[in-house]
Amino acid sequence: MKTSIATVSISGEFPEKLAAIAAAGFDGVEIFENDFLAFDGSPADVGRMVRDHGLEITLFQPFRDFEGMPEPLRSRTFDRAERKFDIMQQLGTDLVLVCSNVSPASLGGIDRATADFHELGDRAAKRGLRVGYEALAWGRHINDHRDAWEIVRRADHPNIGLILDSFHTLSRKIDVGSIRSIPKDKIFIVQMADAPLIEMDLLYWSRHFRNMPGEGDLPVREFTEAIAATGYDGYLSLEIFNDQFRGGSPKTIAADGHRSLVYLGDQVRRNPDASTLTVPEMPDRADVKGIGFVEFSADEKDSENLAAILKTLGFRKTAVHRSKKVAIFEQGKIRLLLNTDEKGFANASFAVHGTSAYAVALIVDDAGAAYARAIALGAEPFEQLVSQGEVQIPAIRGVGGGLIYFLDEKGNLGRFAEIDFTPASEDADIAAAHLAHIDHVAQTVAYDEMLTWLLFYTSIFEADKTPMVDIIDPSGVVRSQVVENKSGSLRLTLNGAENRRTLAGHFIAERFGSAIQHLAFHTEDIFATVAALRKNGFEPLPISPNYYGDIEARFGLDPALTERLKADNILYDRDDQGEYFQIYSTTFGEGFFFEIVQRSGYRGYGAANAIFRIAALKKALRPEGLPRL
Ligand SMILES: O=C(O)c1ccc(O)c(O)c1
Ligand SMILES: [Mg+2]
Repeated sequence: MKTSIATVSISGEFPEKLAAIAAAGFDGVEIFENDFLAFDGSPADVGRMVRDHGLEITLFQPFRDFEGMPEPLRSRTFDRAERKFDIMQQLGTDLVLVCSNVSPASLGGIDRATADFHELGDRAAKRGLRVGYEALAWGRHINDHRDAWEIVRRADHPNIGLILDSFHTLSRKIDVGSIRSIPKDKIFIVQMADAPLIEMDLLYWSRHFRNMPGEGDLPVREFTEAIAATGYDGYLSLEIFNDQFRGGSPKTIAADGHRSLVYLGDQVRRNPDASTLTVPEMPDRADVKGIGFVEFSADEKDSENLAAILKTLGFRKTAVHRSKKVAIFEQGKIRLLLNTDEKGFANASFAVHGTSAYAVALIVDDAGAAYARAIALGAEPFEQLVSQGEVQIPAIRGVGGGLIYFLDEKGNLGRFAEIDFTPASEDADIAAAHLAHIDHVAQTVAYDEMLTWLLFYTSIFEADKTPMVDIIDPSGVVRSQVVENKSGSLRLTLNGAENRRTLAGHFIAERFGSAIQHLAFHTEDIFATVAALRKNGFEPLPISPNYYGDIEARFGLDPALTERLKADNILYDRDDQGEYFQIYSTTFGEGFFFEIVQRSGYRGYGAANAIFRIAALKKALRPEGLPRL
């Protein structure tokens, strides 16, 4: 398997696109005619630029409205084709994509189309060129790859082949089993795209909402398995029409694209039925068993304030680092690290972002294997500064510039806290608040980065994404999607902010980038927790009293329970599996906060309560309201 991407998938000017595509590790590039027409250089210049980047031109496209034309249009389409052939020879590519005719002037009839392709094949053969036929999902007569294949089969010409495009096949829910019997030599190239499931016109869906394999909801893996079952082992070429990507960062979109194909190849490789695809081996997706620690970077003053809040939450300082200014606060299985060191990445992160939860350690079966997989998928490695005898924890840079550490229970990694830290036993007077483990880590990201984060997490970790949920903030909508594993030992919520007047948008604008905005701790007994928090002087987020009348009516709650919830500012939700209780802290800094939850079977995250707690959090952050920018 080789990787390619169409120039239309990336934003920027032509040279910028090529540089990003090459840097991301692709082998080839599809030249979209409009990108080429908008560029000043000659076709030969373009060909040279592509090859100078170490890339191959996989094809030139699209050639439209070719087959089935009545005369005199028919003669004209052949003249047009000859002109394109001239350009292809100067570019240095031998393959052109002909997409099925959408013209009202075109005539149907499989024999007519077959004859047209046979003649085109003869003309292409004279120049040593090849023609691939693709069925557009909205083609006038041909809109199904099975019909396109029938025409190619009947044309029976070595220079005429089929081009399959996952979007056109999957958007029409065409059985991918029909691909398996196509001879691999007749598949000239395979184009790949995913898309979110949205009910809309096929053409509009295709031109605006395609995304990278794994970012959407189409069964792209099954499609690729069918391709691999033919024995095809050529290019998988991304062709992504997406409004957001057109305005995005060329580097990020290209890197996401390459990651999506490597991940797709890895999934298909694991199916013995489809193992003809040659793809690099890598360890399995890492199964996350829990959160090893969350590390904050802070200066002395913020660190004191944060430590004071942690104490009200029932955390005790249990250890200090031997050589760095780092302290561990613990409760149950939760470990929070406070880093105020003046050197190293934590300090650099503090200088840019201020106090923040900038690193997360994930406990996996084999940290080395998880790290190797992340690197194979294009993650950036990170090495922390360590002194002699201290533990080097394998780490990568997260999408937003934070860090992800990999811990396992083997050897020194399992004992890093004993090796690098000395015990401290302060805070004996603090009442333990029954917080057992981290329920979820909530990251706030810019909306247009969400797909990048989702692909990053789901490709590296054994986890899946849930459908997108709209969270209503009084000043706008925040889109929320969760990455979680089956057991619930990994739960990451991603909140994508579109404007900076929402609580989430304000947070990332003020701290200059995406980050963890809140941590949710799990308790088995919310009322016992509340009692301990009260003893410790915890300040809960005040919830509007009006909320409680509504939930009492909505869920048919016992009024005595409603009174209890109201007295303690506890939010409530329920699904068909169980109940959910939530308490929030007020905000720290520019909108960071803590949450405590009790979930019994419940699978969600209290989305229905979000509007109430966001309004309350915003009031706590700035009683006068966030500035209108
Ligand atoms: O939207 C289009 O017209 C179009 C053109 C060429 C393709 O390969 C394709 O998949 C779609
Ligand atoms: Mg296509």
